[in-house]
Amino acid sequence: MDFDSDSDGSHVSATPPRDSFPSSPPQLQSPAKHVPPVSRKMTSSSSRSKPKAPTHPPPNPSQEAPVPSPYPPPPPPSPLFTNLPFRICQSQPARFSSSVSSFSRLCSRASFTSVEKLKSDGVDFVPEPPLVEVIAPPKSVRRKPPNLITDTITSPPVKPMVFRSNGNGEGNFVKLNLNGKRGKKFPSKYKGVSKSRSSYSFRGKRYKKKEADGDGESLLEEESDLQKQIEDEANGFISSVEDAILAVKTEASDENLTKLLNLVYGYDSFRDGQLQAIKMILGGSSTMLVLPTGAGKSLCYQIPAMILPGITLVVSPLVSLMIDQLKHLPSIIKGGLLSSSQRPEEATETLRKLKEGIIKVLFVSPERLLNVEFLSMFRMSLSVSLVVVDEAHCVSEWSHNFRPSYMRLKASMLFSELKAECILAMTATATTMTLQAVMSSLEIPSTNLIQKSQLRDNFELSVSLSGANRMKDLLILMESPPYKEIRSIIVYCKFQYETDMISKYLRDNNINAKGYHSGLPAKDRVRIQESFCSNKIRVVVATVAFGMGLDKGDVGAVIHFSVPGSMEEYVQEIGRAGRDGRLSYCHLFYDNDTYLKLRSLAHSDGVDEYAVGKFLTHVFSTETKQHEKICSLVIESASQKFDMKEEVMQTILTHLELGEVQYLRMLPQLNICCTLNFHKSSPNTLAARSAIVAAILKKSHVKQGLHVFDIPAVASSICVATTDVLAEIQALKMKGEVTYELKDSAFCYTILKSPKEICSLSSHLTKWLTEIESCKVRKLDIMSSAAVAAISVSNTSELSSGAKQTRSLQSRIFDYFNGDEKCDSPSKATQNCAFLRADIKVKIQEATLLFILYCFAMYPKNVQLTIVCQNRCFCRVIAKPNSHQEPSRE
Ligand SMILES: Nc1ncnc2c1ncn2[C@@H]1O[C@H](COP(=O)(O)OP(=O)(O)OP(=O)(O)O)[C@@H](O)[C@H]1O
Repeated sequence: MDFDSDSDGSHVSATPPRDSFPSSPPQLQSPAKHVPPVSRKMTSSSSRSKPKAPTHPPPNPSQEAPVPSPYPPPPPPSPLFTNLPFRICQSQPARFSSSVSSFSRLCSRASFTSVEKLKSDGVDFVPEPPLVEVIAPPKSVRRKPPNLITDTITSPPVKPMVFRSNGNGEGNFVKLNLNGKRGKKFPSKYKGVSKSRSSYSFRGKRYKKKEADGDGESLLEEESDLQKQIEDEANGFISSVEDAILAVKTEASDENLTKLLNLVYGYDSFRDGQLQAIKMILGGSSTMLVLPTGAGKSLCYQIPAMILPGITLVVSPLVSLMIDQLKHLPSIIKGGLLSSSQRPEEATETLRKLKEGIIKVLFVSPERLLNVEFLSMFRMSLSVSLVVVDEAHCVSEWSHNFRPSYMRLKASMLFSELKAECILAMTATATTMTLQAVMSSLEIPSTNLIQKSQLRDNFELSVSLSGANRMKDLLILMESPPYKEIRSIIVYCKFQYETDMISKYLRDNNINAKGYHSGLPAKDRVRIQESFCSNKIRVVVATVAFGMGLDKGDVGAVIHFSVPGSMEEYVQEIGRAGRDGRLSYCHLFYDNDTYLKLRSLAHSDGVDEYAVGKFLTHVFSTETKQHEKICSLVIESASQKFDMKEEVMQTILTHLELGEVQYLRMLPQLNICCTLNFHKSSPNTLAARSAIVAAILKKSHVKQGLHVFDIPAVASSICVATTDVLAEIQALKMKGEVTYELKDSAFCYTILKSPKEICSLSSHLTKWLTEIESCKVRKLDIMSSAAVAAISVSNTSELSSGAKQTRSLQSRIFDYFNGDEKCDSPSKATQNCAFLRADIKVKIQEATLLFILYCFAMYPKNVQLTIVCQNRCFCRVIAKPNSHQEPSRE
């Protein structure tokens, strides 16, 4: 088996689950005969049509309220068109009208911003956009964005002058003037306003007319009048926002907050959970916020960021997500970004802006946040009002997307090192158990949990059984209403090769589709996302790598070509549809074989004590014990050597740093092998001026005139940080003295203490890792079981197939996220044939390993055994004497 599944940071276990899978395995009929029970609506326009009539009458307050269902009501029954392979449903009304905001956002994505340009060039860091023009929206335009989950607060009669992200994606360029000096900081900026697009074209017309009239002077007067008017409007807006901010500072009332919301964002009211979260934060209470995808979590830290005096730090797991969030900050909030993959001079520029108070919201990776220098800078000169932990489920190893670096985010550290006043943890998908872990780590009291439904109510969910003809089934689905009329669709699949194969198949059938996976060059990925957002590509066939931070409002459907790895993954991925609030369609093709393959694959990825022991022995080898020596572990080669995924190695290293005993200190991850080319001055001349260059010359070997060296080795030799070495060569490059290339991404660390016994440590770590892996397998089982249940429910009761499946999946999702499902506990699995098959595979692999170990034991000590794994079933055992001779036996 040679899969190229995209990593989502998961690694899976060798322990099969023991309960909660349906008592009968997915005993499903032959896929070839099965017609996917997809119920659909007919749409009338080329894009998605707006639903016509409300499905659920508004509640009558005079009547006694029924016991509320925990899940949203299902879509209406569907009339059947029996000649089609799918059942077609009546359209369901949207819960709110088309989103102007989403549309403007969409437009903003169409333009190729500098941010995206940099991304496409493979640069992770985005320099701050310049302080540029501010385009005042025409007075007559008053956006009435939809409110997905509207709170009860009515907005005061304010006349908003919307000043949000300005349509070209470079929203965060206006300095926030919180010191009460109205407009004084801004005049120079607003000079540019008269040259803004709208006024420019207006001016052009006038020039022509007046020139023809020979009326030059009055024309100039009018020009300056116009400019003044725009300046006044801009200043008026700033002062209105300042007034609104002052009002909230004085009294954080619903009315004052709504007025600020209306002024800055143009929204009339808060959505469910937003106001409550904002008020808690402003009151200084750390808060855990669980809102569905696209429900507006970002606003819950953006508004406090305008009010609170200090900096708001937003910790995000992915650089691409940070870039996206930065881009979508309202223009009134100045933002910045720091990540460990930045170039030193970019980081220096952001740090300068931070110190000067220009940046109000800083997006930061957890690695960067925990960097010693970064922490000391904050300790010394900056005040942090709020730390936002975005995608907070990553803190917990029991979540679907555990990030070892998130483990390092502890309230104790955030409060003591950063002097943070308050923490806001946000997620869309967390089980009760994950929430408990996150809240305990971030010391958020249980009373401060704001949790709304994990799922929006504008989805029609369906599942069909599929098999060998899955591609054909997909095509039939996409050629049937409503899918055939949907403008933007995401198809999720598990493996990279599938994205190419399926997208080609769809293209061959005249469907405008493109494949997307993490193996594509960064430039291509950005281009595909861009084209999708600007509707140049209709369908993106992607792995899990696509969609984080994607805020395309009009994605009308999400199709799962295979069963997702967990409920969380499913909810996250379907959450990319219908962000504009319109009814959207989510279909899952369930294929029993794929499920078993995924399960078996998950098992074979598990770690064993032997590999962990080998890894630990390497980490604590004698040469690494030198005091303050910077050690490194090249990820790719280590992964092969120890047969471990990158995430597993990182998890172990993080545990060695943060566990009960601190054995090591993690340093920033970097490409450690540098090839340096001197251009202007001679190496010796530069070495005479710089201790770092001298150390480089000492520690490097010359290959074809180029100096090749190991950055940690150079840094260790003169007791400086690896970042200092990088900064030095970067500075030389800027002066034109050198050029250089970096390769070999590595974990870097220094050893503080060696364990007394590697054996017991590896046994302890293996047990913990196995539990984590076991949890992952169980999550897959639960997802699979929900899909199977939805398939079987479609044949029963009086509701339409689509409505039944929607309800069935909604109820499973609700139970999963709100029950106390213990994913890590050993389960009493129903041992059915399918499981047994998967388990037997694992047992065979374990037996093979035992056999190999036996071989090792049997060979005399002077014979070295090399085991080359050819695939998951076969391996070569090469025995050779402990010398450099050729293999003697295979
Ligand atoms: N009160 C509101 N009224 C109307 N629209 C809103 C409101 N609050 C936020 N929005 C809009 O909802 C959309 C989604 O917001 P946001 O990106 O913050 O969601 P999210 O919860 O962070 O989603 P995800 O979990 O997918 O990142 C944005 O376009 C945002 O402008």
